[in-house]
Amino acid sequence: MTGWQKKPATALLILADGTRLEGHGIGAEGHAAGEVCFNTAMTGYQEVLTDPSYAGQIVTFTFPHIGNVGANDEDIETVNMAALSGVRGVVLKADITNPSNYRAAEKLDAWLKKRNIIGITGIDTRALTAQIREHGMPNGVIAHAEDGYFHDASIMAELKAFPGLEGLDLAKEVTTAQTYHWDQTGWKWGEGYGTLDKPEFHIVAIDYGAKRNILRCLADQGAKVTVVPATATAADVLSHNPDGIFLSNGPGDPAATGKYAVPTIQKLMETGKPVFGICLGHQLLGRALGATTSKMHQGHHGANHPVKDLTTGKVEITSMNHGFAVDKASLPAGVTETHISLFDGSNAGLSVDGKPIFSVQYHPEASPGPRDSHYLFTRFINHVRAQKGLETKPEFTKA
Ligand SMILES: NC(=O)CC[C@H](N)C(=O)O
Repeated sequence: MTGWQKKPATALLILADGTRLEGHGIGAEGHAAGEVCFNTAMTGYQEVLTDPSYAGQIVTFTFPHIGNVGANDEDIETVNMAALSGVRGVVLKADITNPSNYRAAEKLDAWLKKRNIIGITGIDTRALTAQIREHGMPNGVIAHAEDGYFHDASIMAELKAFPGLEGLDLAKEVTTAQTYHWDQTGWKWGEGYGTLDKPEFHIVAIDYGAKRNILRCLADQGAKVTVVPATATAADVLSHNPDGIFLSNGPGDPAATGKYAVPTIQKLMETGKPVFGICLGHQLLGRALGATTSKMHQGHHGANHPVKDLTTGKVEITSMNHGFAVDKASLPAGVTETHISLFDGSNAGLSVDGKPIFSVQYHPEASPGPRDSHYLFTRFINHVRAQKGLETKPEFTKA
């Protein structure tokens, strides 16, 4: 036995406070700057890595064995494939092992390369996570060097050039360039994804970086979805004659995207049509109602976040991915806080009194995560049903 041999470093992670962590390069070669956050989900790494809300961010997984079920071309949340929108980089503890799953089409390393995601393994992600909890989410750079010679000065220059997420409108980078229609439903065991035969409702979704499974969840409710770009005006949205309006998740600072999104949402609210927002959509709706948003310390990124529904007293285990939050104290009269995070009490949902307008900070579509909150899609479509004089359905949570 010669014992464990340390492999030479081929990648580096440098943080804004000067922390310098050596590891091994995976995925696409090169370098990437972004804000470093940690995600505590134990499964669903492909969905995390392709969630457009992660644009401008480097994700550290707290779960050490990422890649062990391989990768495929189905579990992808990016709709706008051309933009390859999603994380800038990924930080892992263990080396990627050979995949073991019947759905695996390739090794995660090759998949990352194909999607132009730069990664590093061999990092003490436990220590890095503790550091982020203590000091907040730092800007960082992952840089590869096959020969192990790192040019620290140019890496630091790249780090300094990254402006940080505050004040950044990233929705315009990941949104669809063109309006399109969506009718794919959710995945059924042994059948894959279906297609909606007879749409009963028409929802217009404003795409700030929409996740695919949100569109599927809306289609599951019987809705044909028309997806419009983030910069669509109220007139553009209304030209499609929607029964309801959906505000999607997305990356970046809601204050920046709000500059063009807020006036649109305000005009749309005047129509009296049902409005539902998720994550960035929630933050933008909050701002459109007059609330403020601010940057969080460590953010919420994981698939086991407890949320309390203040209207029923029930607790849901939810999927979360956000680094900004609606300031609850700023919610104006006539707007009710409907949900809170049980981790830190921060705002997790709102509704407009007496109107079919509501939103949540978390992810009822999961992907990855539990399905406790699927009932919110039924709640939204029930508002649509009520306006059309149709009978509403029981709020239903998929097992
Ligand atoms: N998932 C999202 O929509 C994220 C919203 C926003 N970019 C944030 O970080 O808070």
